[in-house]
Amino acid sequence: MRVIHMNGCSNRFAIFDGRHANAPFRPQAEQIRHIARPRSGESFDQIIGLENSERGDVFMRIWNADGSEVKACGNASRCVGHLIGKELGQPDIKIETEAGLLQSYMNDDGSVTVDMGSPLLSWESIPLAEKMDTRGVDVKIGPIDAPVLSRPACVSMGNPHAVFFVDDIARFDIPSVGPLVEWHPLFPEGVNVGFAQVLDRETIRLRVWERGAGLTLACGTGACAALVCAARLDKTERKARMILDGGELVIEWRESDDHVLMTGPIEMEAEFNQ
Ligand SMILES: N[C@@H](CCC[C@H](N)C(=O)O)C(=O)O
Repeated sequence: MRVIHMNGCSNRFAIFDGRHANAPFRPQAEQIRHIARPRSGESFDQIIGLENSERGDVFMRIWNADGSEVKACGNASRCVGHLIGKELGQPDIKIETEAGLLQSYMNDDGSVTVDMGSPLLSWESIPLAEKMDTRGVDVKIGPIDAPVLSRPACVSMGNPHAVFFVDDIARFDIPSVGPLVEWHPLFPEGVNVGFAQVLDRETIRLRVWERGAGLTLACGTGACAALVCAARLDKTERKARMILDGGELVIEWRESDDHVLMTGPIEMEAEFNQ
C-alpha cells in the first residue's frame, strides 16, 4: 500500500492509500497507536485511510493518535485535496468523509482551501449533555470561587469544539488544563479544546488541545471553530488570520451561504510503499 507522510500547517498525518488494495485499510486501535506514536521515530497526530468513493473523488477515514475514529479533520482534508487534485490534474476535488462531502481547491500559490460546510451551533449537534446556550457553556476550571477558565463557546465543525477566549494565551499550561476539559461530563463524545487570544478583529492567536491527540502544532477544524465562535460573539470579523504554533491559516465564515472556508499551507514529507 502507498503511504504518504504530509503535514498541513505542521499538523502531521500518515496517509494510507487503500484505494487499490485487496482489502480496505481498517486497522485496530492498537495498530493506530503504534503507527502514530511509535516508541522511537516520528509521530503523527492523525492516521488517514483513503478509500474509493461513490459520491466524491475519494473517501477519507480519520483516526486520532489514540486510536479513536473521528468524523472530521480540516488539515488532513487540505492535504488529501492536494494529493488527489495533483493525481487527477484538476484544482478542485470532492472529498467524502463521515461528516459529509467537502470541496477542496488547490490555489496558485500552493496553498489549499477546503470548504468545511456550515458550522453546527445547537447544543444537541455538538453534542452537549444538556441544553445550554452554546455561546458560553457552564464549564469552569480552577477554584470554584475564582476559576482560571470559564464559559467556553462551543460549535461542531463535524467534530466537537469548545473555545476559551483568554487575555494572555502564554499564561496557560495547556497540557495540564486541556485534558480536564476534553472529557468534562458536559461533552459525552469528548471535545477539542481551543485557547484563543483575539489580537485584533482580524487576527487570532490559537492553540488547540485536540481530543485523542493532545496539543498539536495546528488544528484546522479548531481554527474554524475559534473563528465562528469569535464572530458569533462579535469579537472579530467573519474572516481572520489564525496564528497557530505551526503556521497560519485564514478562515472565513461566508455570509452568503453560511459555509466556513479554511486556507493554508500543506507539505509533502515522504512517500513509500509498505
Ligand atoms: N487535526 C484536526 C482534527 C482531528 C480530529 C480531532 N482531534 C477530533 O477528535 O475531533 C484538524 O485539522 O481539524
